[in-house]
Amino acid sequence: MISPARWTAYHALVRVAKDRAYVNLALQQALAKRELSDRDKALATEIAYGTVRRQLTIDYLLAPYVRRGLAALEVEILTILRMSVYQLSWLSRLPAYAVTSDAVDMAKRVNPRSASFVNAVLRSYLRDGTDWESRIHVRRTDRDDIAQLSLLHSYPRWMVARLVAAYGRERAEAILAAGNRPGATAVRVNPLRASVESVASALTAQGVGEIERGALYDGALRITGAIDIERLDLYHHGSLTVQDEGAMLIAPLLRPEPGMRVLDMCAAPGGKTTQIAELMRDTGVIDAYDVYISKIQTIVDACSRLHLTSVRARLGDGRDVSGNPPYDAVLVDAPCSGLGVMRRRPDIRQRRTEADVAALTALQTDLLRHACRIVKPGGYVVYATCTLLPEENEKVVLGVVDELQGAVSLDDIAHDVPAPLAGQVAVGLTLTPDMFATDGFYMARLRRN
Ligand SMILES: C[S@@+](CC[C@H](N)C(=O)[O-])C[C@H]1O[C@@H](n2cnc3c(N)ncnc32)[C@H](O)[C@@H]1O
Repeated sequence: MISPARWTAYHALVRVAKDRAYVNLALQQALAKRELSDRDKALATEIAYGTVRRQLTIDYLLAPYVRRGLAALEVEILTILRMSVYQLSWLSRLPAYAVTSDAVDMAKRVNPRSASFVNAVLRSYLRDGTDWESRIHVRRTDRDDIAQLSLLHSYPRWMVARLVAAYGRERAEAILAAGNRPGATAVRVNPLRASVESVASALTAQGVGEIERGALYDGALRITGAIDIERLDLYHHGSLTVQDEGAMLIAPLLRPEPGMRVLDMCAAPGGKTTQIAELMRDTGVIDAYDVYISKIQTIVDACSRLHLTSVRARLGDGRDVSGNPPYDAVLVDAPCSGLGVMRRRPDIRQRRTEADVAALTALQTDLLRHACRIVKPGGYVVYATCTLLPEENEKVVLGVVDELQGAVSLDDIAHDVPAPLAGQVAVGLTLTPDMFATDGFYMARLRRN
């Protein structure tokens, strides 16, 4: 019998490869169709995420064993080979015979004529040794440095080149390596419903693994170990929100005060909207816009779970929001290339192209420019992304400040970020995943003159 964990991972991975599905959603759907033990769920997740994360390196390792080229293979067969190589080379605790025999059985189900091919490829691969790093070292001597980093850490060449250009080789490599380490789960405690201490002890009582206070945000807890937060009563009662700790640093930059009128221009699924509402003690008004109708419900659901009533979820393009009357503060949490969140969204490596960056930069600039026009004099506009490219971050901010000719100024946020980060503030702050094991974010604040 094929292991349920492998079969589930296979179904998710085929959808990612064939339909360009997001790996987190494809996996969620694949898991929902089957009754898996917690252990099998964890293994299915590890295989699905790991195979997507390491695809570039896996394909390099597989290529010599497939004479007609990987592109000529059926997607289903290529998927079986990729996930098997991932297990053989990265999850060495799994017995190789179980990996190969499940691979052959999966191939028999998918296309019986391919079973002997899958068997032959994996046997040859095993015969040559499964230590992937030494194989890469043997074959990589003729490659340039960017290509080597790309292969070693499994990121497309253009991403590596841009990160090296922005951060230098050493720091870029630390960022790439950090992006391959799956992140701990972080939760933000809802101060209107619970205290950090009460949530920490309730989580401990549930036996959910190791819990520690956040390193950067007072209301944060980090949980190590596999845990399905959405199954907990604490979650349903609105005591907490799952959110990366780095993301929690952005909403406070608005300096939210009770009674303010705030615009969140790009709000779904509402992680920062709800944090603003909590910081304003659920008074005043937050207009939470998103351009996709399918996403508006996520904001509504988050608010209702957290018992927040000050948020108005609105369908619309942030560039068209009326500033009459002007807002006290505006958050532009702009759509971006996502290079900061690849720990949790490994498919960004395959999904994003270099051409996306230019299109995103134009949209980000339009959103930020409009935000600056509809905030009141003296009001703050916070600009944030979850990417690490200066083109989408500092350059957008400086471009808008320059274009608006004195109407807005860059504001110093050194006193509004956690002390260990104050020294890192320049044109805003870039928090990279290698610094505090958070996702990567950029944040900056402008003030309307
Ligand atoms: C980075 S996400 C926002 C995350 C959200 N602020 C949070 O903390 O949960 C960017 C969002 O912008 C939305 N978006 C994209 N283009 C937009 C536009 N022109 N106007 C408003 N929202 C837009 C996307 O649908 C996406 O939900």
